[in-house]
Amino acid sequence: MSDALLRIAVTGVTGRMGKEIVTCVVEGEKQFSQEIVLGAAITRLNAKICGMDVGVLINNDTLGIEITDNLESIKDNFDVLVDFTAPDISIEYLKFCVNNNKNIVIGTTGFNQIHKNLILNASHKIGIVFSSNFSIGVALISKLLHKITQIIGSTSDISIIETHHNRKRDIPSGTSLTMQNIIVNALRSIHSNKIMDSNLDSTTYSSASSYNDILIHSIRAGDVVGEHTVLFAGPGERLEITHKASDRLIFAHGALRAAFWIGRDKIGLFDISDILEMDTLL
Ligand SMILES: NC(=O)c1ccc[n+]([C@@H]2O[C@H](COP(=O)([O-])OP(=O)(O)OC[C@H]3O[C@@H](n4cnc5c(N)ncnc54)[C@H](O)[C@@H]3O)[C@@H](O)[C@H]2O)c1
Ligand SMILES: O=C(O)C1=N[C@H](C(=O)O)CCC1
Repeated sequence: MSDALLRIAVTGVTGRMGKEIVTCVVEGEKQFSQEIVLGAAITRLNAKICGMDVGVLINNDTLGIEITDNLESIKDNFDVLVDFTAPDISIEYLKFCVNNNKNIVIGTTGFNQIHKNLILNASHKIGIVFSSNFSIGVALISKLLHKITQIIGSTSDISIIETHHNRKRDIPSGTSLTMQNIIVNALRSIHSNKIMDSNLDSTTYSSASSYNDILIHSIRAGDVVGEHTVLFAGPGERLEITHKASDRLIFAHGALRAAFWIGRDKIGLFDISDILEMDTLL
């Protein structure tokens, strides 16, 4: 990658995460100000805020970057797009990045399988870091979850409890769905030939290892940034693994690390654990 600073475009700049990411870049978090610069600030179509200097939006000095709803007008101003918005518009941003050969960091959650297939297909042409949770703590728990499930999963009742602020649109959280997927896949790796499945006849079964058996319980309350607990309740003891986020800055840091890691040139589909190179550590 050339030595030039990596220029990022941030979508959803009026949103909780969009503002957090812009602030993190602009207010010179030391670990980024030497590597990343804000190239563009994007908002929804026809928003009244279009034309405002993004510095004003975050109560900072003017930056000479006007908030826009027109990606075509700023496509030469950025290298990587960082998107925390909503599923349908994220897919539109993804299509723009494919058509203009731009890499993208996707933090949006609430995607359906069609969306996820579009993301996978796009990753054959551009670089995508797609993660339901950009915190280091959840990335670490996710790595441990697979191993813990392989060891005690088949003798435990497993539940996931997720708590978020009362403004969150999607339920359950993307993080909890990712955790559920890890657990089911780990259980299936244990009982690979004997998976309980409603489509199979009643003679083929073993320890439950279908999505129906890993319950997700969701709480929406107050201004909780994001909390996840995975409960393994076994005979005589239980394991509770919890992550509590108290500042959206952790997600912004993870997303910016991802933007710098994917850079201008990588192609493929990656998640936060690839950025943190956790496989080499665990
Ligand atoms: N991966 C992570 O680490 C992580 C962390 C926090 C939030 N999230 C996810 O990021 C997303 C945003 O979260 P938030 O709290 O910032 O939400 P928010 O509602 O505060 O912000 C959403 C932003 O998207 C914009 N938007 C929505 N619909 C749009 C459309 N049709 N066209 C253009 N812009 C549109 C809104 O204007 C707003 O700026 C959610 O899916 C959330 O689950 C992920
Ligand atoms: O605030 C949110 O919305 C969050 N959503 C992510 C999810 O859906 O898993 C996690 C971080 C906070």
